[in-house]
Amino acid sequence: MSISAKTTALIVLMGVLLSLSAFVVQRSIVYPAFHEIEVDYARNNIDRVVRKLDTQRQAIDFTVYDWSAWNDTYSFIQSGDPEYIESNLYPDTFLNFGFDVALFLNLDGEVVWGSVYDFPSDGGIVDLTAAHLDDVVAATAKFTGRIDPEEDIDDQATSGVVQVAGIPVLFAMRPIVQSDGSGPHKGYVVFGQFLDDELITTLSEQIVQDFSIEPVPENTAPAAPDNYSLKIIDQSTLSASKIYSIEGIPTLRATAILPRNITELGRDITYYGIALLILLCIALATALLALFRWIVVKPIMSLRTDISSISSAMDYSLRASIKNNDEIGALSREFNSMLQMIESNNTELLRLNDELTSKHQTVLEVQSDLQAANAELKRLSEHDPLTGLSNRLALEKKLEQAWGILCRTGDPLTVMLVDIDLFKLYNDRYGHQAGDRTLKQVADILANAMKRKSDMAARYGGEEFLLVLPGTNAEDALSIAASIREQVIAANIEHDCSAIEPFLTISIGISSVVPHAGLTTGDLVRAADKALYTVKGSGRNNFRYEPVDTTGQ
Ligand SMILES: Nc1nc2c(ncn2[C@@H]2O[C@H](COP(=O)(O)OP(=O)(O)OP(=O)(O)O)[C@@H](O)[C@H]2O)c(=O)[nH]1
Repeated sequence: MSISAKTTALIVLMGVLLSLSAFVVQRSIVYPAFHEIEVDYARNNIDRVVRKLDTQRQAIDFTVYDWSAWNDTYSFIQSGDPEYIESNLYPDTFLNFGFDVALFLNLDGEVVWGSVYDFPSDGGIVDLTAAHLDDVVAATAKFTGRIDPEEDIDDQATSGVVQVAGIPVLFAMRPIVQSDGSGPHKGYVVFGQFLDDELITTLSEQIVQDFSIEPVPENTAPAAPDNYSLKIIDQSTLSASKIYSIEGIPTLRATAILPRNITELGRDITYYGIALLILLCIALATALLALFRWIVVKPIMSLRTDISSISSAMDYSLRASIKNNDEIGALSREFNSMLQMIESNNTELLRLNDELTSKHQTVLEVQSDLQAANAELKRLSEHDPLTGLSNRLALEKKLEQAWGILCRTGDPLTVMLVDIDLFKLYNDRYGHQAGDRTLKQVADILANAMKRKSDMAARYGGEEFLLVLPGTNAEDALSIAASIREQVIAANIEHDCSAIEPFLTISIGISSVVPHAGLTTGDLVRAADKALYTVKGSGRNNFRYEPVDTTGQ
């Protein structure tokens, strides 16, 4: 796996791990934080709803306060004078003060005067007094017990919610006292509002928050300050509920349906954040890879190309290029140092090789000289120094060698003993040195007469020569002997004290045999010697053939 591939895998792995980490952090920290904000937001909103309901209750209570601490009301509750009602409590008064129920109760909780209206949104007035007055009186009269006349005038109040014809009525009640707040109180004033859909819609518009209400039984556990009920409806909405208590008594449950904008925002931020992070990782990985290729891979590939060129050319005088002053540059310098060392070693090796070659040449020359000397020694050991012909030692070897070969081939072996006639007289007449030159002259004639490579002319001793002719039969030998004799005569070497001719002559004894067991070279030479002896005895200057004596076998 290449460095690039490994680095790519590492960066991708890091990117994936980073994205996963970011995702986990987003899901476990950021997203819950948004959820917490949303919960706070929901609580604030449902708190606003409850506060709005309480504000509504307070508004009714303020109105009740005005009407209950008023001398006219104080007189009315005692006298029941209809003038008070006609002057003050016509339907528009209800509409202006924003309540639907008005009750004036005596100290026994019995209604002195009361009316119940409904004000639909089309501007009409529906008088519900006949239908619901008794219900309202029955529901509210029992609250008179909550009012303590001994309390300060400001605290002599109660309020609550009662159900009339299935509709909750928010009411406030105060005792009727004189305008200066003095008593004793003579009855109770009750004003109330239908918490119907129309009013709830109006309140919702005022606080810009839709909500609904439902009555709760009185024995419902009092709501703790943070007793909220939050319920996730679906991905985009949740419901927040809170019990609205009046004087510590649970009365209504207000519920608001809220959009989960914040959670959605958190989720979107999480997803967009992760997507952005992944894009950043990809961009960063791409940039890192490009940078890595530029800083690391490219110089390494360049160094590799240099190394490849140098090793294929085997030219260690070349150097890798150093492009950066970093670790790869240091590697290139180390490589160049190694090349320098190899080059130095090569130079030294070449010098040593030259020296070795020179010594080898010397050895070869010495060897050649030795071979020449050996050859010369061999030649000297096998040749006669005066005539240049083979000596007696070489002759013996030749005879034995030829005898062995011809024993197997069945061809004849011929020898000739050549002796210069009356050579003593020649020496005496012309001197020993002249005798030497003549010996050499005759030897040359004999050597030239040896036509085959296997023939040999040897100095047998003194002025006597032995010619060895393997494969030559007697007939051919006689012809050769005649030719040699004539050549010596033709040489016309003066020998004026010879009794034969006035020039030098020779005598030749010839013998030939097919070598075989029972005979030796000695037998053959002896036969030739016998022939020579016969020639010498019969006047010299001639040649003769003598067969080998095989009678002694
Ligand atoms: N100059 C010279 N003479 C040699 C050499 N070797 C032998 N001689 C002489 O050759 C002569 C041989 O003489 P002999 O054996 O008596 O025979 P010859 O005089 O040739 O008589 P025949 O052989 O019977 O014809 C001797 O005088 C030797 O000194 C040599 O190397 N150089």
